[in-house]
Amino acid sequence: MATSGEIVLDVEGLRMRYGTTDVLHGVTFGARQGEVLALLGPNGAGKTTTIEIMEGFRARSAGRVRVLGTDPAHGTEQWRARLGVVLQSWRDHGRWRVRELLAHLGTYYAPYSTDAIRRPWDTGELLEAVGLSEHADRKIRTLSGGQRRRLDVAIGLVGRPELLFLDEPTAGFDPEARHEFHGLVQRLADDRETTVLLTTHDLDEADKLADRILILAGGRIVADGPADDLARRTTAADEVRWTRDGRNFVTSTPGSTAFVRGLFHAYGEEISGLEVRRASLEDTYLELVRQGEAAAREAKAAQ
Ligand SMILES: Nc1ncnc2c1ncn2[C@@H]1O[C@H](COP(=O)(O)OP(=O)(O)OP(=O)(O)O)[C@@H](O)[C@H]1O
Repeated sequence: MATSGEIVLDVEGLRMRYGTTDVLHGVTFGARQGEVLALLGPNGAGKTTTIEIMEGFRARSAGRVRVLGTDPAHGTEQWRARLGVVLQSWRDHGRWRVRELLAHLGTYYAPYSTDAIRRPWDTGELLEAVGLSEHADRKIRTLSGGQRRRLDVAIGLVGRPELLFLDEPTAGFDPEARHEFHGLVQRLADDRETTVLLTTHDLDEADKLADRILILAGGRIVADGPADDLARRTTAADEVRWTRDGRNFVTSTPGSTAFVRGLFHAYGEEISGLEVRRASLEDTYLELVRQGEAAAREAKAAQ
């Protein structure tokens, strides 16, 4: 959607082995500045591993990885200051107050301020952006789970990152907090500068936020594209329901628009109660994961 063209993430043939277990077999994908990518995949697929390698927190077994033009295995402090990381949860500093902690962490980013990107993010504005203004003077250990998660997000943003990694950012959010968080990511994406890579198990969230969806299954990226394009790649069909002469009909078709046109052409005014249910991202996701895992099993058996 909002891209300026510069390649921010470049991953090719990434492999990761823990002991004797290969988790990533050859992961390849890229991202351009301003894109929002959602990395989906079943539990244990290797999403966190992939993100940790890109963050420079984990050494890879093989493959090429460039993040903001740098190999994360050799990232400098200056490089790290351009990244934002939201981990599973910030457990330390329970006695600190929210505002104090953000102001304190912000000081680490001040030396990396540039004319183009003023660092850190002003504490008051950041609290407002993540919806924590009214809790700014509370001690961290007194925050609810959802408020703590907002703080995690604020910590990831305090250095005004060019690339933001969000690992399951809305786990534990209530619907309102989730809605507000989605607005925040969309605002970040709208500025055309921040690239976002998030992992989630919430397919509606991925559909809503991401320009591109990546599905990791069987150790590989088995799908990479906008949600609508992925739906077209699978056999998942749309469901069309209608009523004619008092009888209910239902059919599955991959081309619902053409089908409905034909239906009206044939029966016109006789048709009522028309409903079209598009193949959902969930249908597509389940189908692609099944195919990806089956291919990995076959490859293993063939070895
Ligand atoms: N430090 C480690 N040592 C050994 N195995 C590990 C280690 N970290 C992760 N694994 C294994 O690697 C696989 C991928 O784990 P990872 O956490 O990357 O998956 P994930 O896709 O993020 O899963 P989830 O959706 O459950 O968070 C899992 O089978 C996990 O048990």
